Amino acid sequence: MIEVITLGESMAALRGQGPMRLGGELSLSVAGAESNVAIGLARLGHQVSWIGRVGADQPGELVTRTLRAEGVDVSGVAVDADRPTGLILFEKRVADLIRVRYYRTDSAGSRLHPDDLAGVLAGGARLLHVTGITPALGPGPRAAVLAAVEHAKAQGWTVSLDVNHRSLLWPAEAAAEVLGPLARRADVVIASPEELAIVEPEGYDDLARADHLLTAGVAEVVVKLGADGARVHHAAGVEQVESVRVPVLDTVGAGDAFSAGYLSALLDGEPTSERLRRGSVLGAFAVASHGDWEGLPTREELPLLSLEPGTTLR
Ligand SMILES: Nc1ncnc2c1ncn2[C@@H]1O[C@H](COP(=O)(O)OP(=O)(O)OP(=O)(O)O)[C@@H](O)[C@H]1O
Ligand SMILES: O=C(O)C(=O)C[C@H](O)[C@H](O)CO
Repeated sequence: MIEVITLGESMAALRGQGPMRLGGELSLSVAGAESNVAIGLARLGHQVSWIGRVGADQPGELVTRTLRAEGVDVSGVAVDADRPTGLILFEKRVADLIRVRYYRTDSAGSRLHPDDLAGVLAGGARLLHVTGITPALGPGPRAAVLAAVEHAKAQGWTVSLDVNHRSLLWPAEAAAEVLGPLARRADVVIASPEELAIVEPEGYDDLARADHLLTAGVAEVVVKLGADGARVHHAAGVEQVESVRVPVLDTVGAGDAFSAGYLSALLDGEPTSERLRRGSVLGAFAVASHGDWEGLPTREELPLLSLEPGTTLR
């Protein structure tokens, strides 16, 4: 039985270890905020379905095959014969400064349509996870997200939204018009402080902005603070967790990893303190390993980061 449904665009991802204009080696993998969360949850043993469109091409097969191999249900993946799978380039300038370029305009993923959701939604779930990236991709993906959220609300599922503002896709003002109302339909809103100000511009600090969202019906407002940790604002007050100290290799994907950890603990019925803790453990795994999702832990591996640095397990 599927516990979590998520939807969005996943792309072929090329990663270099320096300025791309110099040439050199690139590694090929898969990236996409929602599929990163799906993989993170699947590794922790949750049943997750990812819905999206890929092209009838090798990058599309890479996306589907990777998700299937990670134990994510891909029965809702549609193949669009007329458009290519999108591409993302990650150019690492230094360890924690990465430049992103998208080649996704008019991609198969940007043609996602509400009709693509019917089969998977009909199977039921406990949680729907969406991000602010999908509505930026075009009218079809936007309508798909809104339809999925309304379906989830009508069924009484928990809805989580990671605001994930991508300024290469749309400016903050355009994002605010769509994501502000969307955030108010979510039970859990996950955002950086800057993204919180996009979905709730009124208020002089995070506390005031989070309070407005709680008053509007959101149950948990989670603020990610990078290496400074994360906070949750909810009816009982504010709780904070420190980040887990690790060597930083590649920061992209930390937010998705955090969301996967947070939502995993929520699905397990754990209190908010444990949701924050598991989120920060997954965020640390993400920054300490290459790639968006490759280094994320299985459930058995969750305690690994509490071992002494430099430990060899024999
Ligand atoms: N340098 C770090 N060391 C340890 N943990 C980190 C570090 N950076 C981030 N994290 C963990 O990951 C979580 C999410 O990171 P961050 O706030 O950078 O998300 P984000 O900006 O959404 O990331 P991205 O968009 O790159 O995926 C943090 O709350 C923290 O728990
Ligand atoms: O930026 C996007 O649209 C992505 O989904 C690609 C990456 O996987 C993402 O930036 C990490 O959250």
